[in-house]
Amino acid sequence: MGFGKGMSLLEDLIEKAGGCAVMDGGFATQLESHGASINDPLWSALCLIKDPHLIKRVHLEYLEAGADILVTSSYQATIPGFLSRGLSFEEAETLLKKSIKLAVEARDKFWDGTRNVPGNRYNRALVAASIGSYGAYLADGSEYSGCYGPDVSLDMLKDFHRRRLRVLVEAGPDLLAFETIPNKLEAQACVELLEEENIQIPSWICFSSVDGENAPSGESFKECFDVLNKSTKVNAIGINCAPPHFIESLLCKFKELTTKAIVVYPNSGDIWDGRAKKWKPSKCFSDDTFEVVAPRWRDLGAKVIGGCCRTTPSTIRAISKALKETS
Ligand SMILES: C[S+](C)CC[C@H](N)C(=O)O
Ligand SMILES: N[C@@H](CCS)C(=O)O
Ligand SMILES: [Zn+2]
Repeated sequence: MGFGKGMSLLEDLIEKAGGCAVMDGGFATQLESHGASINDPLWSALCLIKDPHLIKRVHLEYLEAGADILVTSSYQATIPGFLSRGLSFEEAETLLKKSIKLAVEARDKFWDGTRNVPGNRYNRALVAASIGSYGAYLADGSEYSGCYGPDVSLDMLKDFHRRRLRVLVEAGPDLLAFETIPNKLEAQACVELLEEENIQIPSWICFSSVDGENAPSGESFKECFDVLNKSTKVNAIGINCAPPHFIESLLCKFKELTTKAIVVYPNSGDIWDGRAKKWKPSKCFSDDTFEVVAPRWRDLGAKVIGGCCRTTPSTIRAISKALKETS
């Protein structure tokens, strides 16, 4: 399967789940469906300040829908982002830790209530700390363009990610989930950081894609994967927040480019307009379509399947049901 050392937690979960674990779905999407207002540079991380109870509620909804892995609310939670809102360094770090705490509390509460229920088909979920790309922090749509400009260097990206990574790891998640990485430089920064910080928990690095073939920067995945494949600190590679109709061919491509486990969690197919800060309807998959494609993705080699933006607990319920029925 291509997992490295220290992966038994994720490996065991995948095995218990019948060969393919189910992730949660769009986190910010579900916060918004409960009335959270996230049209803000902090995006969903604003809820860490304003609506932490909603964060826990959304985690519980995804667990109930069948998610084996929860991704935390830290996608756009960054120390500079919080500082720019007038919070102190300590307050910013406390909010990062809170994102892990809320997910762990939801997982433990749900597991305590279900583990002894006869016939339940739930697994004890794992908590993956979300680490959004630098582009997410910029809040200008650049996680879908990969254009960080000439002034952004490898060292600068490592500095951007370093402290947050440390704080999140100290808070005790089961996994690290780097999300919507749009170019080779940032992938390299993430890998070098995992090595330099000697991170001991499993991690995955997921790229976005806007053309269905390459990273958003236009760099080929072959180029991007070179550095990832060489590191034992990267346990899985994948695609997130790309349209679902790209997944089948990207999975086949990824299988040729890596022996690491593959994670896929596409968005619904809607397209993010970074200027207007709105989703534009496009070629969307319904939950029924996810139900059909999830077993295909598993059969093509995906080890973790879930949803990203604009997918909901009903999408995850459909994926979970389809995978269970066909395993
Ligand atoms: C995954 S995108 C929709 C997140 C929001 C974006 N980084 C922004 O702040 O505009
Ligand atoms: N984990 C984040 C990813 C955004 S692309 C979310 O689901 O909101
Ligand atoms: Zn997304």
